Amino acid sequence: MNILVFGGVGQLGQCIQKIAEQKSIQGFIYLDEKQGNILDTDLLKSLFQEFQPAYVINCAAYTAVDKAEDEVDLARKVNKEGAANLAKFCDEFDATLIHISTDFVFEGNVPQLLTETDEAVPVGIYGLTKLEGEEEIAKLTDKYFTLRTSWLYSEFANNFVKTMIRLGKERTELGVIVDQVGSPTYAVDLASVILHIIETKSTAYGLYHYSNEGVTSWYDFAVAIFELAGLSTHVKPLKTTEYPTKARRPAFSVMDKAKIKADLSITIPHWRESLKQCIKAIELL
Ligand SMILES: NC(=O)C1=CN([C@@H]2O[C@H](COP(=O)(O)OP(=O)(O)OC[C@H]3O[C@@H](n4cnc5c(N)ncnc54)[C@H](OP(=O)(O)O)[C@@H]3O)[C@@H](O)[C@H]2O)C=CC1
Ligand SMILES: Cc1cn([C@H]2C[C@H](O)[C@@H](COP(=O)(O)OP(=O)(O)O[C@H]3O[C@@H](C)C(=O)[C@@H](O)[C@H]3O)O2)c(=O)[nH]c1=O
Repeated sequence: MNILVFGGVGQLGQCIQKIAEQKSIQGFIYLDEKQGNILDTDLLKSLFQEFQPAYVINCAAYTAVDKAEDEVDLARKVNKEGAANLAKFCDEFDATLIHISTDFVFEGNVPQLLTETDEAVPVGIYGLTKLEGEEEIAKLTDKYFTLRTSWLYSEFANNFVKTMIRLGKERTELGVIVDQVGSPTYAVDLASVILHIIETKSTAYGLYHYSNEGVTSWYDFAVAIFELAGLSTHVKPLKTTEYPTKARRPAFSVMDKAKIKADLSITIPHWRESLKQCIKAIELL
């Protein structure tokens, strides 16, 4: 059984590789942007023809939240058209598509748990183009899992945890936003869920919310990172208005995970436990 992983060298792609190796699951083909550009339909066709994949995992995305505000066309191409290209080929070649989306599809102006049936109203270009990608997939193929996740971090690539550890070693004080609340997600845990879908041959297709358990602010998350990493950096709580960014971000984007827990029979680790695992893995690098 072949499993094509697009965006295979990004953060989540590397986490999938880690878990697949740990579990000795064969058949994964990890494609970087050159080997598997999701905008190149000729290339995609030849990959589908050659590998006849049972599963396609789409970890490829335009993820630069602020830059997306200036690069709307590119963000839309990758996040919408790229997702649509994969969905079309999955449908044609009868492959199951596992796609990743984001909490940033929500406006997040009400402190209320977000379910899969809640209306998505993105506040920035990144979230908007990711929502467009989700919609294309739902239109173009039946055998898909779209997993919306939030605040991904890991020992791989660039993410908030690694940024905090780097800045924490350079500075004695850091200002971090306290009025944006969500659920951090260890990308290795998300990778385990993706592999669980494949291993159990689940046919519970559809849209799902997945993050680690628990709720926090970026500020409290940063404090926990420094504590666990043994750094004495002082963290100053900032309001969103005190840390201006090009893109707006949701103030509250905590997702309800009841559907994924029930349909896939999984238990989800708390973010603090997973953060400990990640910090240990970073220390071993
Ligand atoms: N990071 C986060 O906090 C969150 C991420 N997500 C979603 O999770 C998924 C995985 O994210 P993550 O692993 O963190 O992201 P990364 O940015 O680490 O990885 C994305 C990968 O996609 C590649 N890529 C970009 N354009 C193309 C293209 N046209 N064809 C093929 N590959 C391409 C990038 O290559 P290159 O770097 O060379 O451009 C990069 O390797 C994404 O769908 C993202 O939207 C959801 C919630 C939170
Ligand atoms: C580096 C830094 C960030 N921040 C704030 C800015 C922002 O509101 C928050 C997180 O910043 P980052 O730029 O690391 O993360 P950001 O790119 O906003 O993260 C998002 O990425 C996309 C891809 C997603 O899908 C989302 O789920 C989410 O994880 O922390 C500070 O307050 N102080 C700092 O020193």
